[in-house]
Amino acid sequence: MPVFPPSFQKFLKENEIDPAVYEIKDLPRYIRINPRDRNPIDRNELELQLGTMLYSVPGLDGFFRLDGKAKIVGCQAYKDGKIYGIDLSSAIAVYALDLKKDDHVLDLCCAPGAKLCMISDFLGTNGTGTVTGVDISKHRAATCRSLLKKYRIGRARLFVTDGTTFGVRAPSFLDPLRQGEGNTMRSSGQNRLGEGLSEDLTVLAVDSDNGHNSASIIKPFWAPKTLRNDPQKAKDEYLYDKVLVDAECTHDGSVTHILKYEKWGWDAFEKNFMNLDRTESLWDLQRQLITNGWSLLKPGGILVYSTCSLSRQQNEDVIGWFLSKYNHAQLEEVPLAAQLGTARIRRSQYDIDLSMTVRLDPICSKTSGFFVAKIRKSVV
Ligand SMILES: C[S@@+](CC[C@H](N)C(=O)[O-])C[C@H]1O[C@@H](n2cnc3c(N)ncnc32)[C@H](O)[C@@H]1O
Repeated sequence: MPVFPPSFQKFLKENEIDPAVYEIKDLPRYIRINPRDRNPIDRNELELQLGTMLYSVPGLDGFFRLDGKAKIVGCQAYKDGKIYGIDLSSAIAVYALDLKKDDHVLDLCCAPGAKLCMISDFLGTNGTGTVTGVDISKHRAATCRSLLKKYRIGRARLFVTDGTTFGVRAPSFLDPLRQGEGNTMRSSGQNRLGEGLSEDLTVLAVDSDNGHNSASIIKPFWAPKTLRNDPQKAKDEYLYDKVLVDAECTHDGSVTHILKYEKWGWDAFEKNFMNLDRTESLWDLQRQLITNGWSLLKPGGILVYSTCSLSRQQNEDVIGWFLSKYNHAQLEEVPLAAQLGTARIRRSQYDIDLSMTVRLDPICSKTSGFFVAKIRKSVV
């Protein structure tokens, strides 16, 4: 086992994290087939390219488990945008959103974008659903934009801004399509991605009769034409159907990431992750992100909160605090998690039953460390 710095040992102890999770080295990898690929690759050919067998994952179409040593990035199918890598734990978080083809989805910490791509896969190409990604980091959002282009994902827009204050509602621009009027998807909803680039964050003044007091719209960092020109109406009917808050965290559940610091040096790790100011502000940030995500969610909608941390404070305590504050928030079962094997949920500081939240880790579920809570906003 690596010799961790004292601050990390303390962190593991305080959060009841078994250091043995960092000893598991043979975790499988996972890929998803890009459903927008016009010439889908034959499974045998893909196995040949990856040099390993593919095993289907029950309940997740087009999702495969493969040997942990397989090199995904080097293979031609990856370079050609036919497949992408995503851990099963992340897929569980996306699956928990229970996506329907006409859903408008908000992904509040979206970059680099594996989950956003998968959300888009679930929305498919026949509906009017959209995904709105938000990230505070411009360079990470740029990576996300590259993924959107590579995998030919339309009906997705990106904003570079703070997810704790983001207030743009779901697009109304595709309303005529929802109502079966006017344009076909080809002429309006599925512009070629190249048309959509919009790099700056200029605020455009517009005349607004939509109840938006500020009479201004925020220009997305990236959007196809249809979504770029969305008037950003502020009525409640434009709240989002689903919200993913894949919150910024200490990343301690990402075993491969943590172990990289054996090479990079633990000093950098302590500075980046274990700085007390940073961890305390993280807990605040996570609470603010989930609160803002909740304010943008429709009654009846689903919010999924997830982190790649195994810490109690960033998981159970955030959800316990949240449920104690919002009466209309109800936990629901996270689908597919049961078939994996999950770790024990920690007792939060709040006296609330959290047994429907899920902890995945390398020992129990043979995935990266991950926490998922699925919360429904009840209709009052
Ligand atoms: C765990 S990563 C998200 C991973 C992403 N969902 C995916 O599947 O690739 C957390 C992200 O939150 C972003 N972030 C941090 N603070 C933020 C804030 N205040 N508002 C929005 N995004 C933030 C970080 O830049 C980082 O990209």
